[in-house]
Amino acid sequence: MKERKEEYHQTGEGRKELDVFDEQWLHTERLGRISEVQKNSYLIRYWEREIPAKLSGKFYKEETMFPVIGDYVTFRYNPKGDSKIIEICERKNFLTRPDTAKSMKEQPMAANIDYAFLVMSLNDNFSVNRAVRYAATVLQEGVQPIVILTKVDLCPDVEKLKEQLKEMLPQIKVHAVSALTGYGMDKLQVYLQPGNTIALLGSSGVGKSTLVNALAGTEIMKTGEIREKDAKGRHTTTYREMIELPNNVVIIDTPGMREIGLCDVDEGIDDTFEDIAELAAQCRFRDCTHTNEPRCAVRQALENGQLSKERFELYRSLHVESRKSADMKAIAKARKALNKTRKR
Ligand SMILES: Nc1nc2c(ncn2[C@@H]2O[C@H](COP(=O)(O)OP(=O)(O)OP(=O)(O)O)[C@@H](O)[C@H]2O)c(=O)[nH]1
Ligand SMILES: [Zn+2]
Repeated sequence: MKERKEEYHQTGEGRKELDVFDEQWLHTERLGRISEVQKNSYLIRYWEREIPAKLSGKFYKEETMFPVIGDYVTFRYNPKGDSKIIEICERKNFLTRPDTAKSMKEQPMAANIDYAFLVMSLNDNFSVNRAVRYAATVLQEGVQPIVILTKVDLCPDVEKLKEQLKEMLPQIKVHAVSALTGYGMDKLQVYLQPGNTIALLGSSGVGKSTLVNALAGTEIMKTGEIREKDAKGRHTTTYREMIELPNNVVIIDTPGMREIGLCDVDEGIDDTFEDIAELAAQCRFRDCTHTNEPRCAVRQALENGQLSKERFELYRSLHVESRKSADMKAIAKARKALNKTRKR
């Protein structure tokens, strides 16, 4: 499959022609990007437009995956109503909902991400444990995590907290910023190359919208607002919003998250604690539990102080959690399959 990202971000001819109607449109496949998902309705971003679209019937017939925000899709344009989504292009990667342990199935939430900004505020949201969980979750999917600590202006102890993070996550970039004063914002420019897609992860209220507005230089996202209610009094929150900055950088805001359960993310945990995984590979026994086996490289590193006890304990407990949830998931899956065969 061709590199769809390159193709999509090219601003070639043939992309501006939607103003003059032509019968041919209905037969031409175009390449766009999903910018919003609402139940069965989608918005496709195409040459600075948002085109409403529905899925073609084959999505429902074959039990395939459905588009998520950030997906490149081919579609047939319909100027008089919903356009038709034909196919999802191969995903470079995708982030899944972090609460998959509870829902027991993997739910993609955003696709084709270059960087995941793990946003935590320095005043009340800072937690090393949370940062590690975020990092393992996104590394599992092959997405590069960048920790963004917001609201520097409210924290007298920035360097100390940054140091704590560095100790636990030595190979992950950490930036402390204040969208209010502008402190540290210039350091984020390296990630904002045209065509890049950045996913924001973080609890509600940590300052994601404020950050995006500061990066965009305009009030592009609403901040700190009370959610609107629809006619039936339900809260309508437009989740997973995709925003394009003036410099062609795409930002995907994922819904606020508090608890991050880890499920089946052992590779992500190993990527987060690369050095420990490397040490473990040097143990004499392949299935070393690093408790009492002879010639254990991990215990040796712990003893000579090369590896801190806290890091190892966290590494180990996260693996236990991840395996346990994965087992639960497998059991739930098996049960479901069994029920299905019984019904037949
Ligand atoms: N002091 C200070 N306050 C900030 C900063 N950034 C954001 N805030 C405030 O924090 C509150 C929440 O900011 P938002 O940007 O709405 O947070 P959010 O992460 O987008 O929240 P959700 O939309 O609920 O996910 C607002 O009142 C902001 O004014 C900062 O750098 N310094
Ligand atoms: Zn060992």
